[in-house]
Amino acid sequence: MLEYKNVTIDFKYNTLFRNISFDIKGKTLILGPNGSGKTTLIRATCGLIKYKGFIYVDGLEVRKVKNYLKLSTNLSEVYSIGITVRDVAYILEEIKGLDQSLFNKFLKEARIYEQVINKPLHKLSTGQSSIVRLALALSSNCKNCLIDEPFENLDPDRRMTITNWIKEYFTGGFLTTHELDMLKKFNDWDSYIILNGRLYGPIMVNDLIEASVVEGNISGAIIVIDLPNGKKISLIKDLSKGIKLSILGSINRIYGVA
Ligand SMILES: Nc1ncnc2c1ncn2[C@@H]1O[C@H](COP(=O)(O)OP(=O)(O)OP(=O)(O)O)[C@@H](O)[C@H]1O
Repeated sequence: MLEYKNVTIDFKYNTLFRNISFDIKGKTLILGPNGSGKTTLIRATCGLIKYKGFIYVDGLEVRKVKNYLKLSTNLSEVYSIGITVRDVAYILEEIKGLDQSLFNKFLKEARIYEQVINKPLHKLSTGQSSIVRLALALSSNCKNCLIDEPFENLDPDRRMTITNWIKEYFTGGFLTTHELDMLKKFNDWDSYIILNGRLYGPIMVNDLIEASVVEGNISGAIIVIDLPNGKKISLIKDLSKGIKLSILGSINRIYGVA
């Protein structure tokens, strides 16, 4: 369970989120264009960057806890130690109860075990690193998993493989993506759309799959989103109007609707 209360994240020259509040109760997709703040949200939840307001993981405020074991992520900075993948897995087994046999099964299923197991993470290819970090996060025996853009840099076959892992082993938390093609795979999850410093939702993924995007503030819309250009777009449950959201391919294209 993740709770965000009046969270503001400022950088030197800009404010990314201003006073946002939302909860993540079950399995949730966070859909956002490039640069919308998906990774920053995970960093803040892991206590890696400063924020104002409060972030609670299972009721514990992130700034007040150190080494909370029921949280895992695929962010590379968490695994930047210069030891081999095998050693990272052993350390996580000691401190978090990582399931070695599940982790090894993941790597073998992705057909990368031999290539990666004795190398440090920073020596792996982008795709290999992405698979290893996801496998570490999913086998770490955690209630709250924060997975950032897991489908990037993977061929279709491995995308299918990791989608099956996530469906089976992701116990709760959120997964970020900009890829709307993935919606149908997670149709029983909740979702938020993150755009322009705000989170819109929660919305059942099933409702997003059946939603169209139309310009303007439409009464009865599932959500109305403010675009950076000052215009508004609405997600409505009427596929005879506008553009079907799920065929946009990437949520980056939502900017082009209005
Ligand atoms: N330390 C920082 N200092 C200044 N700006 C930052 C910092 N970290 C992130 N940003 C800015 O915050 C915005 C959100 O970045 P973030 O990486 O969280 O987005 P994202 O949704 O994960 O994007 P992508 O999918 O491209 O990785 C970007 O404009 C980024 O340049």
